[in-house]
Amino acid sequence: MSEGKLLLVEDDAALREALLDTLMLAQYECVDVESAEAGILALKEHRFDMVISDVQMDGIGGLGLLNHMQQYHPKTPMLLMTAFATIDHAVNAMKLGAVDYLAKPFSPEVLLNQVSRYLPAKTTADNPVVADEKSLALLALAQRVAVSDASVMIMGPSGSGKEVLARYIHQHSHRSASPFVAINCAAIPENMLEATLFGYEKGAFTGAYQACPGKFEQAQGGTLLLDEISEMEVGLQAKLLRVLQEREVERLGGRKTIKLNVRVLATSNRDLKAMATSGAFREDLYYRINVFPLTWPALNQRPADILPLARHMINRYALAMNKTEVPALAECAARRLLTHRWPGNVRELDNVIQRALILNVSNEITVADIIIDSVDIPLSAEALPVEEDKPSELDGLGHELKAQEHVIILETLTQCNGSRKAVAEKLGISARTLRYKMAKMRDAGIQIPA
Ligand SMILES: Nc1ncnc2c1ncn2[C@@H]1O[C@H](COP(=O)(O)OP(=O)(O)OP(=O)(O)O)[C@@H](O)[C@H]1O
Repeated sequence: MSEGKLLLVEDDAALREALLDTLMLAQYECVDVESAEAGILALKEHRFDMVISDVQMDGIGGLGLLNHMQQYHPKTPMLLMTAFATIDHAVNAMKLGAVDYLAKPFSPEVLLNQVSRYLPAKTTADNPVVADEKSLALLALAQRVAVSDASVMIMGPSGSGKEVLARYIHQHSHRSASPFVAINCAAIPENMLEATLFGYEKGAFTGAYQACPGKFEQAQGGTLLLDEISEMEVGLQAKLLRVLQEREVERLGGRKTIKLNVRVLATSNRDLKAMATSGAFREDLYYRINVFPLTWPALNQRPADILPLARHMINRYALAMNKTEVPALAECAARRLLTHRWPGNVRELDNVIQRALILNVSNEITVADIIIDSVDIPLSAEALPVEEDKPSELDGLGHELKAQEHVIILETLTQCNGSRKAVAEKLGISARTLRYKMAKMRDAGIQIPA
């Protein structure tokens, strides 16, 4: 995070704190105040990229603040929060220049999705961008684990962000000023891994022309990430266990023991517990490193992360490609991203966005710029198997439209904070039809928010 960029104005202290937690976990830096008047003072002291404000407050309230913004900061987007009953006011406020409104109560992901439209999360290097409730909960847990000195095992499918989470834990630990050293156990030839981890003295083996400290020593005082630890051969696992137990290391060919003060994190995209049970991974080492397990779900299990991540990447790569303007993400492109299954998780999304920016020549990324090359069935096409589709039940929708239908239902559910009644009304279908469609979606494995 860099400077203060977001001003939060809310008079309800408990809600303000909850919103602040959500925004800060998503890497936004915020200043929070309890009234519109205090907001005006804060605007004099800091430069903000966005203001989020409640409408109903004592004093001049959110609309008074909007008025002030229009006069003195007309380019700064302002998002209003209002009780459902007073939405009419908010809609009028939008005519006065507010960019959007949120009807209370709203879920954290709805807030983050709105904010990311106007203010992509500013992250230092590799800080995780999150908006889905599952990811927010994981990050909150990671923050709490970070301050302990426990060994952490990070699991999750390939490309889900395990290394990003490991760096996050390091950055939030008391070791953050010391080194973070990562070693990919799968990428280093087996016969070199031991020397790379523990270091060696001159002449320890052919080619050891000079002494070299190992990764453990390099991480002294800080954190060592053993990436893809499942790929380490069993003999070396025993040596690693000894180092972790004794908290000291001996370089290959050396006689001196070096005391270690290193926190160890490990990642795996395989089921390490099953490997430990079958003997492919040492059980004692498994329990040593698995003091605190954290798991990233696959990207398709946390769909609310997709668009904020995409917008963050668009921002990042547009800057890196020296584009004069950061293109917006068109609705059709957003839908395409939401209907893909993402077998390659965040890494695949990252590639798709890079490609889109290379292709894009306008100020908007459209579905034509979204080239997905993984052999994959789109989420919603699979969700509605052709043989089960009875024309009468499908309202005559064509294939492409059918694929969109689930996205629309999911989006509307989020907008209506899960109220089935409101969704049916908004979509102009009966509650019974909505129930039927949602049952079909559930059968097809689509998670429907409660
Ligand atoms: N939440 C996130 N926010 C921003 N970028 C992310 C996030 N998660 C992943 N990435 C990006 O996606 C890519 C893959 O992430 P990372 O290398 O951490 O995944 P991984 O699970 O460790 O992958 P592997 O299992 O293949 O080692 C990286 O470019 C990373 O910066």
